[in-house]
Amino acid sequence: MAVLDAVSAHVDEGRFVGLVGPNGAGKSTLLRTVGAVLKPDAGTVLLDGESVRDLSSRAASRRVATVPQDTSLSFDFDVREVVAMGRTPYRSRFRSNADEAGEEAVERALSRTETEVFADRSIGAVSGGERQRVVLARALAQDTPILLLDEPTASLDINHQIRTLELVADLVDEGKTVIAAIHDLNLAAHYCDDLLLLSGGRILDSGAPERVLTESNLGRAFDTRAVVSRHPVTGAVYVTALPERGGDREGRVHVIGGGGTVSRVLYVLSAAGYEVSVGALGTGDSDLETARLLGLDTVTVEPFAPIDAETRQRITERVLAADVTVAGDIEVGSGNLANLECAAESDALVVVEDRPFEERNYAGGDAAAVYRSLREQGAVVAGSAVLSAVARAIDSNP
Ligand SMILES: Nc1ncnc2c1ncn2[C@@H]1O[C@H](COP(=O)(O)OP(=O)(O)OP(=O)(O)O)[C@@H](O)[C@H]1O
Repeated sequence: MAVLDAVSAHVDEGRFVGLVGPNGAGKSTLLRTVGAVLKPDAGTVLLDGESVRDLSSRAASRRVATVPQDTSLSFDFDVREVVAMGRTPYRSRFRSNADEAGEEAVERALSRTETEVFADRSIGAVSGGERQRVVLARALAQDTPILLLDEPTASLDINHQIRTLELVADLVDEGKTVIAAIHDLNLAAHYCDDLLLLSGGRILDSGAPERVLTESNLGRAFDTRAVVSRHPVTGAVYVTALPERGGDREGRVHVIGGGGTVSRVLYVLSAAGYEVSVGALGTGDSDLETARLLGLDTVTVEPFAPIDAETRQRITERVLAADVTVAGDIEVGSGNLANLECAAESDALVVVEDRPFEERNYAGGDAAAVYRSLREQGAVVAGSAVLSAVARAIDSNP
């Protein structure tokens, strides 16, 4: 059985290319083929026009360094010695291995990977994540223009994931070419210049992260429903995998929210299978963005515009059509007055309160009075209990 088939790709010098794709897609096999560890049945890997298999292993090791997925080492050297093994392709068989440039390269690699603090410890006495950085240091000491990394952040904590990928990005800035298999699509999107999406041994798509990480490509490759948005802090493409809709819950729920107060509620209810509507929300509201990504029915208004009679009508229709209306942990001000009044038309109400009422942006006046009456009519629950509260409300109000 062919593990890879019809794979053709070109990587420009000085790029950081992420190999992404589901388990078993062939990412490691592709990296091992590029690194000449495996010989393809057909086809060639060219480095600067030269077939990698025509190079002596020493010459290949001066061009390409690899960090494998499995970094366990069966021998017991200290960390500095392991890193120094990266210098093997430069050692002469005839001279003693005193090699000043090599020693400098080893110390630099230890320092850049922040492994020098345990450089004198045995490799058997470092953690899995530390060992992964040691093996990266060994690859750096090899001083090659090309680096192949198979899951370089797999066993790293969140801090070292970022530090390692920042280091890799710096190496790329300095001129190295890097191909890395990375499972975390969001890290890959943030750090890589280009992505190659592999699935079933073939390249499904390649190019800039925003081109490759589309909802349709992710559906085809990973057989999952995912929404693609932009990360609010980094601006990079951001993928969120969703459980298959089709939780088996039946019923309609209308939600009033705003300012991100109900994003999680919308997600939980929608994933459970309910038909969810939400609004009115101002255009640009982060809850509206979530609703759009989840494909929900929304009522929108211009931000800060008063809710006119027609909008009020559209909210009321949804409240009346819903089995349950959920009021999120919203600010209770005049901007929400129409939403609160429409919610009050509901026969079954769930009111989410994570913050005490008094700690919210509570403007007093009519909105507060309507909100108080909602609380009296409805079940008051924490956001984490919204799903069971909705189910109970539907059961008791068939
Ligand atoms: N030595 C081998 N003999 C037979 N099949 C193999 C061998 N190595 C890998 N495979 C198979 O080839 C396919 C691709 O494996 P590969 O390790 O390249 O996937 P991957 O994309 O790196 O997966 P993961 O994300 O799980 O690391 C898998 O179905 C795997 O079972």
